[in-house]
Amino acid sequence: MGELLFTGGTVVTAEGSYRADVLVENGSISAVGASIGSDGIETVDASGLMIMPGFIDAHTHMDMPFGGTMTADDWATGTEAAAAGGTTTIIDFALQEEGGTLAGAFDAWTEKARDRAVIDYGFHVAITDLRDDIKAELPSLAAKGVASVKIFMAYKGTPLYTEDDDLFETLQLSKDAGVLVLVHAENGDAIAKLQQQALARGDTAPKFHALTRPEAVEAEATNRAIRLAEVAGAPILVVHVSCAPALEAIHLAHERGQTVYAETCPQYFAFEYEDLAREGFEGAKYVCSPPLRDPSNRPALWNGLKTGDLQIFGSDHCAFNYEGQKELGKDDFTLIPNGIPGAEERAMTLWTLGVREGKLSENQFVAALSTNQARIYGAYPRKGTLAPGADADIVLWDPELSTTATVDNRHGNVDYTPYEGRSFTGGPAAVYVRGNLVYKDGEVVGERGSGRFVERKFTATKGLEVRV
Ligand SMILES: NC(=O)NCCC(=O)O
Ligand SMILES: [Zn+2]
Ligand SMILES: [Zn+2]
Repeated sequence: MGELLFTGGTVVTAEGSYRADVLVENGSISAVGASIGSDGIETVDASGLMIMPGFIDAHTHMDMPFGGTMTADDWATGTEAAAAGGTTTIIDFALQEEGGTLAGAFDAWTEKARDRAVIDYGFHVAITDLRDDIKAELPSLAAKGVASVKIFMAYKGTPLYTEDDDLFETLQLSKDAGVLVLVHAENGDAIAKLQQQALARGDTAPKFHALTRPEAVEAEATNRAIRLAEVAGAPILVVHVSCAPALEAIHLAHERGQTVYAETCPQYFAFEYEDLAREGFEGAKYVCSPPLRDPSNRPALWNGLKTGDLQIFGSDHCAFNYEGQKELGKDDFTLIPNGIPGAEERAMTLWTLGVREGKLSENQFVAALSTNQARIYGAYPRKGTLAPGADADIVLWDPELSTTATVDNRHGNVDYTPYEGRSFTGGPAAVYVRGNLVYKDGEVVGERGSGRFVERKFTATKGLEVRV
């Protein structure tokens, strides 16, 4: 691969914004500056556009078994949807199978991704069964380039659910193994009891998904996980924070100086509890966990993103078709597969509702979507920045691009979009992975199988130091 020069645009990084050209050589950035000579070099005119580091989505579920079915997007369609949203790397959850090993999860996910991904990728391994041999195996993950594991405190009654003793020991072991522990923080016991009681009353509709997972069960589990991490002396990351009381637990940990990272997601800004209460069974299209909340939580979440209590914005893309999949829960909300698509809409949502509304700066936008993700998950500075030496993962962002989401113009493999009819201002005009064009003007042009595995290495920074 030769040279490529991006000219005339405004470079926007987590640190600042300035007019500069960006030179790419052999898939890496080789120079960023005001006057790079263009003689004999292929140029890309970025006039009127922002040149940003490729976005990283460290929360996706591609081709994953869940709720008695498989997610609708595989690694081809799922990464195409992500690319169409400006994402150049995903970090997906490789599930340890019942009776299986961590290496087995890694190998299975490698098989799923290898010939399909159009963008780069890494894996978190979700530990579902902390047997003695798994405890012994855990330290080998770092050598495979896996810098993070996940524990589910929710979904009691499924193989994912993990008790506190195993969460605590995972925190202890991971600290020594140089691996970051991610938690899905909701109180699985309380939810299971509330669900039983709801069904016994005949409350079977989708809205009871939210009513049996109140904010306090998320706040309680968030605080419990953080305190267990404190006892273990380990860093921790709380995924998909949905509400103010859970964020409060994170904020208090930061006040104490504890290393706690935290993510929030587009669905908690774009949708709300009322969407679950839509006519008929429509609410099933909005079932995800933690559930959609009352909009009164949003000011706190915006403030968390602004101050750095929440450092990252991931999609939690976990897509199921309405027909045949969401419908599994027609008579019982507990059987609706949990999750919604959002990889394509993640950045557009944050720009439209956040940057354009004056809640975040363009630099905070890049931090939450790219730089903080790379730093926390151990891919920086290869990913997450436009500095010389970094992979040439580049988004040409059009701050005025006007689009409206419909199921027909989505790039994933889902029979509906929760964003149907939603208009965005701001979106990617073109997206490059290691200097290769993968998306332009509405069309994914990247080759399936061209994505590469990204080896990551976790180095804990104090939670407060990643504040932007
Ligand atoms: N979030 C959700 O509803 N589904 C995906 C699995 C998870 O992240 O909990
Ligand atoms: Zn989760
Ligand atoms: Zn998830």
